[in-house]
Amino acid sequence: MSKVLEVIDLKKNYKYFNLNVSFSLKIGKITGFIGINGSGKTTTIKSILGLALKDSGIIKIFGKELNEKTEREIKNRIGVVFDEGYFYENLTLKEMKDIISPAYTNWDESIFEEYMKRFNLRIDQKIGNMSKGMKMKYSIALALSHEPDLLIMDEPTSGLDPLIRHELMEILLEFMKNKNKSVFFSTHITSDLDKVADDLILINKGKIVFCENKNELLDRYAIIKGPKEIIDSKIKSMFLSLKIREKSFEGITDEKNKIINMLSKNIKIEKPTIENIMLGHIEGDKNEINI
Ligand SMILES: Nc1ncnc2c1ncn2[C@@H]1O[C@H](COP(=O)(O)OP(=O)(O)OP(=O)(O)O)[C@@H](O)[C@H]1O
Repeated sequence: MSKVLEVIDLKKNYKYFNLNVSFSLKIGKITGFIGINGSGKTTTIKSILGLALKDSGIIKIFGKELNEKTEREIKNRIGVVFDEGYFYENLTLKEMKDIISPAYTNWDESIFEEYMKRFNLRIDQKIGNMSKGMKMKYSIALALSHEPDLLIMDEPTSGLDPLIRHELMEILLEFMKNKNKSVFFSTHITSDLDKVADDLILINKGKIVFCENKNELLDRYAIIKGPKEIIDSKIKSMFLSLKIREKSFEGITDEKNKIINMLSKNIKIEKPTIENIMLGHIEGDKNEINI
């Protein structure tokens, strides 16, 4: 089995939002789950974990559907980190850990203690007195202390300073040294994924836009700039989003090679970032922009 997670036709309807997604995650890979605010990342993750009741669809984790029989076995193999820690603010780190750890048959107290030392966290400190970064580190210590095979993180880096975000990326890479581990990491801060992600899934308005290897994706897309007069309707249709200025244009395309062949002269080709690609798809939804 090469898939750690399979999501098939997952549907979840809220009054003003409909989620309808299918995708899978490969074992041994870090998959970034990207999308702007409100695109459906948290709803997807909560549905996968059974924290939000899905309307329909099949979710297989480690090849099995989550139900009463499989729940303990599957949850023993998953570590979860949420943006908003689901902790009681008036408890100490030890008291909260004592509530969470019995849920895992393979909880390893020595791993937890190691992380507490590494992160400079005091076990007798109250959760409510910790900074956002400290809470995230505590969350990671809890998520990794039962040696999960799949780490699911929902916006773990939002609101954190670059140093702590860098530390988190290091921890992920360390975790991935074991080839059987996998990470599913949702974020709208795409720069965090530049270094660590193997695969990327873009969600927009509750639908998957792409699910692809990061390097292949970055290779296929390009930012193209040039003089306005060489743009015609055929070329226009090959851009995801296009900004047309008085004399020039700038656009992002996933048909780099075709455009280069058609417009060999006078154009400048630049490598896009993950953020450029994400915004290209989202702005593309809103037609071309004339500046
Ligand atoms: N319990 C709920 N009841 C009604 N609507 C909801 C509920 N939870 C989420 N939504 C709506 O579903 C949409 C998707 O929200 P979701 O939190 O999944 O997005 P997200 O991509 O995680 O966004 P963010 O990056 O801001 O966390 C939003 O429009 C939100 O208002």
